[in-house]
Amino acid sequence: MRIALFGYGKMGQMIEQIARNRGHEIVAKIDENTQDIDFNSMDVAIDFSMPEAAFGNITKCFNNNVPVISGTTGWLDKYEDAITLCNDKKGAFIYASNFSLGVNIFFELNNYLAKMMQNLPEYKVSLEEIHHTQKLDAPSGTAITLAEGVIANSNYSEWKLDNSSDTILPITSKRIGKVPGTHTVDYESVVDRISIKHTAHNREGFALGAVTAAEWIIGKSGVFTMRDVLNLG
Ligand SMILES: NC(=O)c1ccc[n+]([C@@H]2O[C@H](COP(=O)([O-])OP(=O)(O)OC[C@H]3O[C@@H](n4cnc5c(N)ncnc54)[C@H](O)[C@@H]3O)[C@@H](O)[C@H]2O)c1
Ligand SMILES: O=C(O)C1=N[C@H](C(=O)O)CCC1
Repeated sequence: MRIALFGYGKMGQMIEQIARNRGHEIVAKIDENTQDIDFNSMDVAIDFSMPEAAFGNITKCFNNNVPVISGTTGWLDKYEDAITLCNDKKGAFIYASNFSLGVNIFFELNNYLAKMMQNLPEYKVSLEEIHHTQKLDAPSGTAITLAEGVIANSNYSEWKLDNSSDTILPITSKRIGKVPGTHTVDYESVVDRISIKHTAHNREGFALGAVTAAEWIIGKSGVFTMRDVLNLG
């Protein structure tokens, strides 16, 4: 495949490494200073840019009939607009807050545990995410996906940063050193604590998942998720 990278930072550079190892060609490395983009040169675009840039990058891809994989987080207020535009343009699109296989299995585990715990109000739920000090958004997109999974299977109605109540699910965000991404979901009672945790050791899992999604989307039309790519039902 001929891959265009929208964003050539930590993730863009890791994706380049994984993609080349899988025999793909990187035909463009696009950043905020790029003026001219040859959309005819690419088979697929992979966007790991910045919250304020993602929707514009995705829109350009739809308008130029290029399938797009977006891993950028912090722009979900525009996600429904992206879906509408993709469908209007008969495009192909996958967004994932986290593309790693391990985290997508963790998402399923989180939903399963939430369902088991939904009639046990003695357990209070909280989420913690830890990332490197260069991360711009908080909470992480992964933590938001985890929170949405708990909310869908419990009496919690919303999530908030550092705020809790019987209906507000608290998320704590920590920024430490070069941490690639650690996510913990805690169920705490006066008797005990049940915790599930995912620890990323590096960015390879994120990048491999994004390249796998790019390979999967070729020839398809529509809006998909990593559950479709990983065939998680
Ligand atoms: N979904 C996942 O699996 C996953 C994994 C890791 C990171 N992320 C997300 O990916 C994004 C990027 O993470 P990162 O660690 O690579 O950040 P980074 O800061 O290292 O890289 C971002 C790059 O985007 C570039 N950029 C800025 N404006 C741009 C524009 N308009 N068009 C194209 N590029 C532009 C910057 O020059 C920078 O090099 C963040 O939102 C992060 O949360 C997602
Ligand atoms: O390094 C980052 O930034 C990450 N962002 C994603 C998120 O916001 O969940 C995925 C984990 C790493």
